Amino acid sequence: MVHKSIVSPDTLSVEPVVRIQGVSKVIGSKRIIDQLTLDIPAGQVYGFLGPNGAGKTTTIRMMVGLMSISEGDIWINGKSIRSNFESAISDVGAIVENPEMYKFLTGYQNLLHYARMSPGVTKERIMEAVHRVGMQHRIHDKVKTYSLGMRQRLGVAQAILHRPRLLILDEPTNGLDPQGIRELRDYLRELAESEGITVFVSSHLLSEMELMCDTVAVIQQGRLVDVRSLETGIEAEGAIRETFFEVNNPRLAHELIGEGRIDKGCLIIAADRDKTSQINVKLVNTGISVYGIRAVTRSLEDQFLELTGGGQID
Ligand SMILES: Nc1ncnc2c1ncn2[C@@H]1O[C@H](COP(=O)(O)OP(=O)(O)OP(=O)(O)O)[C@@H](O)[C@H]1O
Repeated sequence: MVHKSIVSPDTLSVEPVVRIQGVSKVIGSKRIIDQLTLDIPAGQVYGFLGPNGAGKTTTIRMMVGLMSISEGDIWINGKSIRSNFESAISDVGAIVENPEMYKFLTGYQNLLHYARMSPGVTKERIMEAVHRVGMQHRIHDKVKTYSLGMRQRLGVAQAILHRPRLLILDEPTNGLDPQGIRELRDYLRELAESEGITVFVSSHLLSEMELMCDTVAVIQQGRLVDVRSLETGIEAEGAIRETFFEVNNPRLAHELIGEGRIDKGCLIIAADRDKTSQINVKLVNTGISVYGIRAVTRSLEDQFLELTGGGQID
């Protein structure tokens, strides 16, 4: 079971790796991004979730300087993309479009070629990056023999060669099978933990975000609609949780407790752990048989659908 809570962006960290402040993108008469404000704290795998056309790619393009910012600004490690671009971008590794690779060279030769353009990247660093993405066994094979997932790993290795503080991946799960998605999740986590890289990853699929991310920002029609932390195992503040009490006499139990609803032999009550325990004691002490207790937290998907008014998510 996955528990979630609603958190405000400014409670996440005092020193975000990325600060997006009042950013808008206007093309012609169209406001594609509207006053986007978001802090991305260090060390997280941070998700950027929204339906097709919500503005994820546009935001990412502005973050890496591929598109101008109409209003507001973006700071990477405190450095402004608008006024200090070279310095800001030096802390970023990104895969926005498909990474350029020479298919008839090996993965290693591709990295070596790229490293020549990045001052200070040694052969040791290349092999370190290769290990980080788990490509050490195939790195001397030609890229044309790689699966999509392997090409992507090579792209990530290339993007982190210069030890960026932030790695940005636009829809990295596109085209991957479930196994590939699990592997991506594992090595992104490893990167966040071992290199202290903050990973910013976009997707239009909730299920993938739930697997991969610590926090998810939800964007719709160019506007930020929510920021949520995804916590596992711990009951998060604000999570909506219902407890199902399977009892021999649901009607009597309902009268006794004085709240909740009855469905399929169960009394269902919005209750946290303490309240669940108290209700159980009360039921048992009154002679009601409790056959089972089950706590259910509403999924991010349910909550997301509510937020976006049942809008399209996939
Ligand atoms: N150069 C442009 N001129 C006009 N409209 C644009 C331009 N680039 C993007 N848009 C529009 O801006 C909106 C956001 O597009 P964007 O590609 O950022 O969305 P997205 O969330 O990345 O969606 P997807 O998952 O489909 O890529 C869309 O309605 C798109 O048609």
